[in-house]
Amino acid sequence: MVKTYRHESLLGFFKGMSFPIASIAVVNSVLFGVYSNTLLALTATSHQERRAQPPSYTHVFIAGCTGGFVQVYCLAPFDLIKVRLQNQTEPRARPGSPPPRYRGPVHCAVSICQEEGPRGLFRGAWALTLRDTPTLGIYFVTYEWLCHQSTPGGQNPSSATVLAAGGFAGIVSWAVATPLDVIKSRMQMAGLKHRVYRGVLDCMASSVRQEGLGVFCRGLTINSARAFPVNAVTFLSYEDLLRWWG
Ligand SMILES: CN(C)C(=N)NCCC[C@H](N)C(=O)O
Repeated sequence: MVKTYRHESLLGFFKGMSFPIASIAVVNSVLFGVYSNTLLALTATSHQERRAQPPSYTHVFIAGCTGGFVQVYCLAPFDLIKVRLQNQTEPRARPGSPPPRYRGPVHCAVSICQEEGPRGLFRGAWALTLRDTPTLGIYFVTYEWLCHQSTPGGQNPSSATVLAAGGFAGIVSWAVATPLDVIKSRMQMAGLKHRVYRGVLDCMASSVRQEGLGVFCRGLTINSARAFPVNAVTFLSYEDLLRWWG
């Protein structure tokens, strides 16, 4: 944090923020929409009926994995642009200094298409699929299990329970996701740095060879610290919106 602040000022912390904001609503509605509808297809119970007739954890896991798998294809281009912009660490342009490689998210998307072809926008999508498919199954199972443990049978969980269960589900899922998150980000940067990996396994092997097993924990603390508030609010919004409109 200190280095980022010294090198890039407060603005450095907001690098690559506009695209995630634009994409988060779409990505989350695809994720939660596919999850809910898959659960509806598997259990034939609506969201309202689910507290009285809770779905099995196997059904929750399958629905979560399906949501995770489908949302990857909305998330991949936005995530790639975010990673590329966040890794651009030149200080803000000063008069006379060379312009940064990417001038913003749109310029970044256009440059990737020109330099790497439209498929370049999906660089790292396979690693993202491996990261998100099982992880989102675990995410929803953790959330449902924690709500179930802290709520008397048949009742809706309180807002405090939803916030705590959502926050812990976020931490657990990011703890599971972080090793593949590291690999995914390296593969997304590969096109830029002309460092070519032959695939996910090659990227894993060469990262471990150069930096040891600790490489898989890079960013774990910051991912977990961020995960609690983000996912607490995400689940509270999901539950409340379905209660009002469902
Ligand atoms: C570990 N992963 C990938 C997840 N839990 N993903 C789902 C929630 C993502 C949420 N917007 C967040 O950024 O935490």
